[in-house]
Amino acid sequence: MAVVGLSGRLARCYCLRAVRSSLRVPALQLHVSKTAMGASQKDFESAVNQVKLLKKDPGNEVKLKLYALYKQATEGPCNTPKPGLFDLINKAKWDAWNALGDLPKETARQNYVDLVSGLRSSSDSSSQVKPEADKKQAGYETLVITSEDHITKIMLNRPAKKNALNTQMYQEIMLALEAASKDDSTITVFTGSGDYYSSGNDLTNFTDIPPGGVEEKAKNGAILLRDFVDCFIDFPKPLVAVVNGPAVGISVTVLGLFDLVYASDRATFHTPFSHLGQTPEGCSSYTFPKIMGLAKAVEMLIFGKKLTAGEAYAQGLVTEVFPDSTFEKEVWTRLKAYSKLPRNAMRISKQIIRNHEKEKLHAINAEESSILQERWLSDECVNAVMNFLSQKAKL
Ligand SMILES: CCCCC/C=C/CC(=O)SCCNC(=O)CCNC(=O)[C@H](O)C(C)(C)COP(=O)(O)OP(=O)(O)OC[C@H]1O[C@@H](n2cnc3c(N)ncnc32)[C@H](O)[C@@H]1OP(=O)(O)O
Repeated sequence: MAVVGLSGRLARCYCLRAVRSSLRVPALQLHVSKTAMGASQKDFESAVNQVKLLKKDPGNEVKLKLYALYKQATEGPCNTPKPGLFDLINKAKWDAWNALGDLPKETARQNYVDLVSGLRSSSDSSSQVKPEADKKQAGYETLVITSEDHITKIMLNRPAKKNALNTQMYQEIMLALEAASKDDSTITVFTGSGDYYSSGNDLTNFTDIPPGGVEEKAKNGAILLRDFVDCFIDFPKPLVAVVNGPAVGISVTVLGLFDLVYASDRATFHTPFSHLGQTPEGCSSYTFPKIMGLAKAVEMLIFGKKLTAGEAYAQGLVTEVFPDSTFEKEVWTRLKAYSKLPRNAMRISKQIIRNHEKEKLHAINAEESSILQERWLSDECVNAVMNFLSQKAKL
């Protein structure tokens, strides 16, 4: 019965992967214990029933293997005619069964029981709730990174400094994005700890002057900025910002490279570049006019107009605004549902949407970084930063 169910589900899954997977069946078969021979018919029937109760779909490859072992255990070696080339599903099943050759029925029965037992224990252990400490990824000092429900969450974690981005945080974010691009999550989320999303570039970054002097400092800063923004341009999975509070500077500009921006109604969006003697970065000189139109982009990027969450939504920078009291609950419920969507479809859709602009964005990033390298050496910038550092100026 279980195999009928499995094959029914398999038949509905018209994917070529099943065919490819079936080719690997003989190799995988080696994993199955061949020493513990002698499963009884009762053990076998019980295993057939247990397959129906698995909490996790074992995937097509394993389903094909189960199918083949079941057929071998109940009917012996495959001697039915090979399905036609275009009957993909039945051909994959036939291939899997046929690959078992003359494997004795008893061995097939035992291998089936062993395979189901392995599936049950891995399904049970993966469904156990992990303690919070286990979910947190080690090795980051300025970020808290957790992976759960197919979501990798990158939380900026310098709340005492309003999550200002110091050099270490830029570097850790790049590492975290690299890791998230390769992990098994479907979406990646940025958020801030404490009352701020982020206060932007840490202005004390300007104080640590290397032996090569301020020129070297500016050059290194431009390289770091360019590499940092490149990671956002190239990030392959859906990228979501959960803007829990005010956002300033570079934490605002890179939002133009995100795929979803959810904001609490407490959030504000502020890019005080001129006040700091600086110029736009994060590709905002291109993305902001495109998103909100030239007039509104100029008001933000040149005149430093601070937007409320509602205004940012009206300008198209924010996808949706939520009341602060229900923000976390509503947003995470939504994201958990989205994270269950097929990973590859989302990744490929992002590629189609974003790829034709990538080259342009890299060029704009390079240009913005190089202009900032000059700006950081200007009196306007040096004075503004000195002003903040000496008086803790509130912008
Ligand atoms: C590789 C280089 C890439 C460079 C890319 C360039 C990016 C450009 C930008 O990002 S421009 C934006 C820069 N950011 C700012 O100008 C914000 C400056 N901060 C403020 O204006 C205020 O701190 C505030 C409005 C964010 C918050 O004000 P509030 O009164 O609520 O809190 P405090 O000022 O007391 O801040 C608490 C402590 O946090 C420190 N802090 C806050 N922001 C920054 C910052 N950006 N850089 C460094 N430090 C910051 C602040 O100094 C307080 O520290 P203290 O408790 O030790 O005094």
